[in-house]
Amino acid sequence: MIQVRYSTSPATAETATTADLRENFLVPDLFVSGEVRGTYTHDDRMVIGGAQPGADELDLPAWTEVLGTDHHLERRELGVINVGSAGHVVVDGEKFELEHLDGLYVGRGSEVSFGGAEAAFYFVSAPAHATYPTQALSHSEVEPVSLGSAEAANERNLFRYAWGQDLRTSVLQFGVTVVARGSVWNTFPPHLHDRRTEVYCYVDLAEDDRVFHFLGRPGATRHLVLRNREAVISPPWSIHSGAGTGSYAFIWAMAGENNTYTDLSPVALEEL
Ligand SMILES: O=C(O)C(=O)C[C@H](O)C(=O)CO
Repeated sequence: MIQVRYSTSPATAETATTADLRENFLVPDLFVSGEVRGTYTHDDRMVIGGAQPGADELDLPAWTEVLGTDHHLERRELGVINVGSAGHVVVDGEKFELEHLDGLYVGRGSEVSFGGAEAAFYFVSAPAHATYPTQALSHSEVEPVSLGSAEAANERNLFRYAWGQDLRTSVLQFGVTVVARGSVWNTFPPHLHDRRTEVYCYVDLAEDDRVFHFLGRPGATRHLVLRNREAVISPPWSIHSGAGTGSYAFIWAMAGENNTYTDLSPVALEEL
């Protein structure tokens, strides 16, 4: 099952009702046992998906009616992160075992399937102009970048899996940020990157916790309330930042004009 989201203008967000905001930017219900679900956004043509295999192995769907190709990765590359318990991803017959928060980059042209009774795979694909090697990304082997401070309630570790450096990709960047216990804020102070779309998927929240996710142009922010394993689309004109009511992590993924992680503009707090 795949849904389609069209691009939105900044003015849309400024005047939208809560229901409109949720319809345009929120990606809920990605994880259903025995299914692969996806949302295609016209913003940089990213596909945001969830695969929860349950008892059977599941193939990454072609979704030909939306992507217009016979195979999902015919003209795309893929980033996968396991947000559930241990599972595996098979790429062109090769099996990769993924623990919780382990990732996998899959290059253009490959066939992919997902397995693991308790696993839940979050994935993002984006158009690719070249084919780069598939690579497993073990969470425990990625050196995190420490950001923020306990005093500012924004202490967190940024695990960069694909960020335009060692691992080569066409346009896709992705990783995991884990917010420290006692801190609530992510990506604060915020920033913009006019040449890329970003998608966040909040994970590891308790059932009754929520994240207040901020979006919009700096001087006209709005918010969405997200629960565990829900994703949110951040168009190039929007800040993307959140505050949680309990501990959480989130998967961030970007695609666009380049894959230069530092091609971003910080937003001063007085601009909000
Ligand atoms: O906590 C953070 O700060 C992030 O995770 C930042 C994201 O990587 C991001 O927004 C990149 O544009």
